[in-house]
Amino acid sequence: MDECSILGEENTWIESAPTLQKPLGETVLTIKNLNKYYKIPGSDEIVRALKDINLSPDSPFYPIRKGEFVILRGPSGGGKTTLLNILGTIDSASSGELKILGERISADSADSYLSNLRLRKIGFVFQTFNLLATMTAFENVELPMTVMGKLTKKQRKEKTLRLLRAVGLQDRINHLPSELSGGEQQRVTIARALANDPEILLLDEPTGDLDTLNTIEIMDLLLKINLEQKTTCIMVTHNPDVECYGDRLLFMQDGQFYKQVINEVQTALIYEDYTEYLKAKDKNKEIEGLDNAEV
Ligand SMILES: Nc1ncnc2c1ncn2[C@@H]1O[C@H](COP(=O)(O)OP(=O)(O)OP(=O)(O)O)[C@@H](O)[C@H]1O
Repeated sequence: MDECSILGEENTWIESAPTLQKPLGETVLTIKNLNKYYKIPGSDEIVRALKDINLSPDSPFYPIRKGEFVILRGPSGGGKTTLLNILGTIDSASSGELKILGERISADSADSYLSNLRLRKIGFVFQTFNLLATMTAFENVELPMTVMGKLTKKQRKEKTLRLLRAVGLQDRINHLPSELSGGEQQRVTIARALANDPEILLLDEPTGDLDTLNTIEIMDLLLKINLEQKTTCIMVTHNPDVECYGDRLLFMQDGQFYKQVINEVQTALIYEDYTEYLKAKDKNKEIEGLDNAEV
């Protein structure tokens, strides 16, 4: 058996499925029969974006536990972002049950309750960095702490500097987003997402706009956070090459999970090896192109 176990198309367990070598904590996320419908304005059309999704003890797709790094994969339109937004409580499900860190979320949960849960427990990182353009890196990272209102100015300053150091930006604290590279902006976003010590980090294509080196650096940073702080990470990506960073890969299509892969051990990419691999892949594509042209 190789490093991964695959839950096949028929949704049955493979008996010899390996277990994770990494110890995980308590359950942080359970989903039961979750559905999401979008009504298209001005027409009778309804899009069913999520179809009876489960991450529950009685499903092959089991709940997410503290410290787990879950990667959501699958074709465009499969429902990944819809699911991530519902998990982050920035969108609500049409029906079904969602339990985050022991708190039950339903369509009628009050906005104030949800925004409080988001601020205290959940960090977001998106592909587009969503930094406030007129604020420096320092001010962007400090903002969630100011909103939370728990720390003194001095404590906020110390924590902001610690976070910026942790993401390697100690020399860029007074830079505006426009004065930072894409990779640096994404580091600021990650530092900001960590400001209130979230238990869950939700990441939507965090490396989508980055080059190879920055992709690896951001993924290494996320792995470090996941391993050292036991922050649960749930990440959407279209890049199959970063699958090795996850503990579990959940594949979605047509609004459902259809495959689950367990990585026994998380692995980081090595820049030199990865660029060699990409070069070889490009060369193979060129050769295939020539072969096809000759036929
Ligand atoms: N606001 C919306 N109104 C109507 N339909 C929507 C809306 N948002 C998403 N959808 C539809 O829901 C389905 C799932 O979309 P979603 O964005 O979740 O997929 P995805 O897997 O994240 O795709 P991608 O990989 O391209 O980002 C798609 O058919 C999409 O067209």
